[in-house]
Amino acid sequence: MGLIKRTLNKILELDYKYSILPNGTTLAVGLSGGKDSLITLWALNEVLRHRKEKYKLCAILVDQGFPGFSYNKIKDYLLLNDIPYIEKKSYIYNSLSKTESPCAICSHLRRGALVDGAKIMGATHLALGHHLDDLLEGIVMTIAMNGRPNVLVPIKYLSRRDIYLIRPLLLVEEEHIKILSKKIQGINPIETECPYSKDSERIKIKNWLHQGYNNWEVMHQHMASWARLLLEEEMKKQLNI
Ligand SMILES: Nc1ncnc2c1ncn2[C@@H]1O[C@H](COP(=O)(O)OP(=O)(O)OP(=O)(O)O)[C@@H](O)[C@H]1O
Repeated sequence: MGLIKRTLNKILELDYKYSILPNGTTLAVGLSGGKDSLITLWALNEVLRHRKEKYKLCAILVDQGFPGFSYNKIKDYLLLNDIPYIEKKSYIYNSLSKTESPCAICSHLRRGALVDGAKIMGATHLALGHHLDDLLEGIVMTIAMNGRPNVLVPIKYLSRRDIYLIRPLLLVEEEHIKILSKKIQGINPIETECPYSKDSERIKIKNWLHQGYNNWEVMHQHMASWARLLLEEEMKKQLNI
């Protein structure tokens, strides 16, 4: 089976198991301009355009104020593909130098801006571009830091804001997203140069895991099966079953 079909099937699997894309959904995709969120938007568009039910798809762009960053290329792509969007200016970057944990603060403020944008667009669901390797790295990192895993889930209801957070690519390998982002016409990711992300704990865990994957051929596959079990357990807790 080709990579495109395999990727779309993984989204359908999550929808079949956890109803991440119910009929009539207005979906807002958090679009950073990076490969993961661009492929999320593209893949959702592919899945939904084959369905008979009505769906609406839009994008939320959060300008975090990184020096030299511009969404212009992304806006051209959205206009060309007839996808409505909203740009939220949050200028998070300026406040980061005053804090000891810039990544945590950034992610918190960005999430708020994303949900605000999604609500303005009338979205019932906000999609993020997290993938299988984010799931693995998150599990290992939280075990290392806190002694217990924090597991990303494919769908979560945020009751305070009355919106569902979904992660359609959660079963898709990052390597496959990289290939798709080069293969699919019109997708031109922009790289965000965040000065804080270079020596983040996240990057250290990612590099360490990659050393392991290079040494042991089956390690990634075994870790992925284990992560899937944790994900299923987490979803059972969430659904009270
Ligand atoms: N500035 C932003 N504007 C809108 N959505 C964002 C922004 N930054 C991150 N997101 C959303 O949050 C997800 C996870 O953020 P993270 O910083 O981990 O991105 P990433 O793994 O580098 O993904 P990408 O390749 O899409 O940038 C992204 O995939 C995207 O859906």
